[in-house]
Amino acid sequence: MSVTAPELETVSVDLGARSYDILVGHGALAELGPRLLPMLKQKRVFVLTDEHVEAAHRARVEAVLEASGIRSSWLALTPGEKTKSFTNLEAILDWLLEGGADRADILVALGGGVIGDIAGLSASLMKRGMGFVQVPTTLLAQVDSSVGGKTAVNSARGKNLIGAFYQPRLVIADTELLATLPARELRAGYAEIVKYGLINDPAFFDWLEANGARVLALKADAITYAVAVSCRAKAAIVAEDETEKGVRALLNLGHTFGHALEAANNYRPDLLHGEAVAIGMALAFRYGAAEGITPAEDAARVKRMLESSGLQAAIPGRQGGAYTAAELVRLMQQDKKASGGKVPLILARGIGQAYIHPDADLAAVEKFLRSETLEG
Ligand SMILES: NC(=O)c1ccc[n+]([C@@H]2O[C@H](COP(=O)([O-])OP(=O)(O)OC[C@H]3O[C@@H](n4cnc5c(N)ncnc54)[C@H](O)[C@@H]3O)[C@@H](O)[C@H]2O)c1
Ligand SMILES: O=C(O)C(=O)C[C@@H](O)[C@H](O)[C@H](O)COP(=O)(O)O
Ligand SMILES: [Zn+2]
Repeated sequence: MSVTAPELETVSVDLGARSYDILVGHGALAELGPRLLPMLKQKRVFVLTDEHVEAAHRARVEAVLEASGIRSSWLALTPGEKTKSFTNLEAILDWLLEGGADRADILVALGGGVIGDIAGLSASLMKRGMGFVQVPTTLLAQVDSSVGGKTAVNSARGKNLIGAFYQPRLVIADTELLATLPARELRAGYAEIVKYGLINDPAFFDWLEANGARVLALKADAITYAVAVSCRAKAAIVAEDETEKGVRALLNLGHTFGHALEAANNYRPDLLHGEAVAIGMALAFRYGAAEGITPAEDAARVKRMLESSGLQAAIPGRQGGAYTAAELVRLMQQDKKASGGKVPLILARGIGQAYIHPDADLAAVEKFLRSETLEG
């Protein structure tokens, strides 16, 4: 790994007093210590991670911090979606209190979206708010979860139901850290990259059709470009609508279906968030086609893109029995966008033309899902 940060892209998230930079590129981690120093009253940080990331990257991160004279206290959680729980939230807060953390301290989230989401929520609650910095180590976290300040834990009743909007002070997306990421996790993150093309950037979708394999192979130019374009797309939407009163809901494309699948699967590791989102996006396009909103050829193109990247585009089987349309629709009604009995759905008039449909026809959705779950 390089010691100094070479060619880095900087993406700004413009939120007034809560604005921050996202540094993207190979070797960005070298900037962590120098960027933290002006934020700190005491030269120490708390680092939350998981056991896989600790094994792969703790030594390097500690060295980077020590080079700037910053001491670090570490907590490594069990990897996986089930870690985003109320129980772990309490354990993190206890660890911070035990370590004497105060509001001027910084909690560094070193890991994927699971660690970033629970770290952010912990930081928001700790003495009503301590500093928070994201060092995303999965592709999904670099292109999506580390940006925009959505923090959460899950409930058996639904995904991310307990959370807060709480922005990080800095994001360091070092694409070199992705070298140790399993291929399946890379593909899951790629689904959220495809999402930006589908929302409002058809040229990016075209680019992904031509260059997706190079992104997944972590070719330096392709991965840096894909992460930077994704962060810029997300930053623009978040700057316009930080707390999802309107346009931010577009970032939820594929998620109303996807989150229902994750919850119905009890957050088991055989269906990752990005995998569920890929299926959810394919469903949103096919449902749109069934309703005469989305051109059928665009729905077919989305399916091709996902499948050629090694992602699934149809509802899979499930341990203990197939998903049913009725249970998925029941879970969709728990979606945080739902209100007053109306469930908004993100649909598309074509690739790059997503829009917010304010009130899904749940009977039509259930009928559609019955055909997708092979219930007839
Ligand atoms: N807040 C948001 O805006 C937002 C956006 C998208 C997703 N999310 C959330 O993010 C979560 C999914 O995040 P994820 O896909 O990053 O999953 P994850 O955090 O579970 O990480 C995936 C796996 O990769 C391992 N890992 C992480 N970095 C590694 C590395 N560099 N080398 C080797 N192994 C590594 C982890 O230990 C874990 O096993 C979900 O809970 C989802 O709801 C949040
Ligand atoms: O940042 C957003 O806004 C998103 O919707 C990004 C999603 O990829 C992400 O999975 C998010 O956590 C979903 O938000 P939720 O509010 O539906 O839980
Ligand atoms: Zn997501």
